Amino acid sequence: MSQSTSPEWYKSAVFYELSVRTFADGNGDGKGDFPGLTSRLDYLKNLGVDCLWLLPWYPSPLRDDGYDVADYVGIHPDLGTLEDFKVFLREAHARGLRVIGDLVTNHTSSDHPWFQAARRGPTLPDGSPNLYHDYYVWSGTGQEYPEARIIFTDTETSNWTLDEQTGRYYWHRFFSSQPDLNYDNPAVVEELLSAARFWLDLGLDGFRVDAVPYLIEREGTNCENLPETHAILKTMRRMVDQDYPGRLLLAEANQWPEDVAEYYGTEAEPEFHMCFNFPVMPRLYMSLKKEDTSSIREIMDRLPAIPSFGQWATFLRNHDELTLEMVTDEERAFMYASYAPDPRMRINVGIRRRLAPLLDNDRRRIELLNSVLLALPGSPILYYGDEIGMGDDLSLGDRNGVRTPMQWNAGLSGGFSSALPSDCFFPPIHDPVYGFGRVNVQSQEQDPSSLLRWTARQLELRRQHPAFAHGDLHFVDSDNPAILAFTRTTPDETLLIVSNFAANAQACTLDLSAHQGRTPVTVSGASHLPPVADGRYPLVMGKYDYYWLRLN
Ligand SMILES: OC[C@H]1O[C@H](O[C@H]2O[C@H](CO)[C@@H](O)[C@H](O)[C@H]2O)[C@H](O)[C@@H](O)[C@@H]1O
Ligand SMILES: [Ca+2]
Repeated sequence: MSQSTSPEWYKSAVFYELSVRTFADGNGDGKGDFPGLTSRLDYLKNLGVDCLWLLPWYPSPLRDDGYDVADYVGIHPDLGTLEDFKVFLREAHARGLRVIGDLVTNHTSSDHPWFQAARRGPTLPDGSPNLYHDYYVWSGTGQEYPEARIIFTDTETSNWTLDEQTGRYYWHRFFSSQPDLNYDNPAVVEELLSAARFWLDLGLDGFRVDAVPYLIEREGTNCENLPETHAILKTMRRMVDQDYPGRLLLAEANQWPEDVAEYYGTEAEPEFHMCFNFPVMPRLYMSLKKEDTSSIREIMDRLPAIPSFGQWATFLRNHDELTLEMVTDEERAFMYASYAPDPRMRINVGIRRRLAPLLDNDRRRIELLNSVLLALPGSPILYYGDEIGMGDDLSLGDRNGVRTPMQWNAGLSGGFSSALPSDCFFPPIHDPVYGFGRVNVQSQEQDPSSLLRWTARQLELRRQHPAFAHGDLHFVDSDNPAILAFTRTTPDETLLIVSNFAANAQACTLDLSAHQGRTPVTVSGASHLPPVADGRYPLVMGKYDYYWLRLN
């Protein structure tokens, strides 16, 4: 099956994020692996996604679920062998699916041989310089860069930790088990580029690049988004453009619109092809509880123009907490009160819950947010299990509650593994509402009205109308803040998306004066609405209703 050959394939792709460790276990040891994932590729193909984003698969002590890398050019032994990876990639490509990995640039694990070597101090016993010491960021006092915030606020009290062996402090923006690499050292840049090359040479289609704002530290700044950081990332892009054209770099920069847009670079000096739209994500949830969508429009209007090669990555949930870094203090308090009533649901600056439980397992709200996700500008990224409405497990620590095994069927361990649930890497969810006995792929495949079948249909409709991927965005004025309306326009078609974020039926009048004389028809072609006569278009919508319309 052929893939899109356009170098800008990512602009029309739907992405699917998954963890190999929790997706499917091929050898029955209770841990997901590449052979297991390979055996489930037909499922992903049939769902209608185009590109898989795999969470870190590298050897790691797993103190941050693999974001603590101990070897950039290996496979964690639990997940299989390099040969298993190659087979997986070949089989994915054979089905027309692309695959991107996760490049953890900012830091390594403290178990990484580089850090272990660095701990021998700046000078080796024979008096020669220890080149690895300079791979990391050290201090004699641990007092530098006081303006840099702490990101993992629930665990860390400082970005410096004393290394007993050297008697010096090392810098870390995340867990103390994740020492930051020193990007002022050109050897470090070379190491990371060479690691990226290793996977790109095997045919990988690109990377989501982790935690990019924090590469460089400078006194007197908050050590985020510095020009020197951008310069390094542009070097990475130059390598990709020169040697791997058509591969993708996607930036994880959890920043305000003006700062995140900088990660695209410019037409002349490009940086990333895609960046996550972190700012819009919490506002989708906030709009539901407030029954007021103005914050969505405001934040989308605030996104700066991006270079022609650029595309946003939109998402509702991922493997981390629902981050509340890109909201005001007042909005954060509102979000916690609305979506995290139990203190166990809160972690760091966010909420550690999955999509379905966040939305009270309300099918209408789940459909509504997904329909907006698929219609907003950007390439949507679905998080594994959300397409069947999986739940979370608050008894698991850190963010692991949203990383439980994929629920394939009602059998032992939900079809994830032939091992007993107690022997699985994380226990499969088995509660009466979200457990695998009730929520699983097999039963939803057989049920035409399931969330899974709905999701596949929406992806198919999205594919049939390229304006969802490529159309210009124009918000349509609505006299009812609960109703969000916008158009997506290409030279060939105009789509009108109308969504009711309220828990009750709502009436509104849309300003469609730019579209007088046209007739809104549902994108499936099934129903015609009254034509747009004088431009003022009255509409009544049921609770959490959404319309995907084409203006004929
Ligand atoms: O590798 C360290 C972490 O990097 C990513 O973190 C991001 O997630 C944080 C919340 O969990 C977020 O606040 C921060 O802005 C991000 O950089 C990665 O997605 C994490 O899983 C990982 O722990
Ligand atoms: Ca296994």
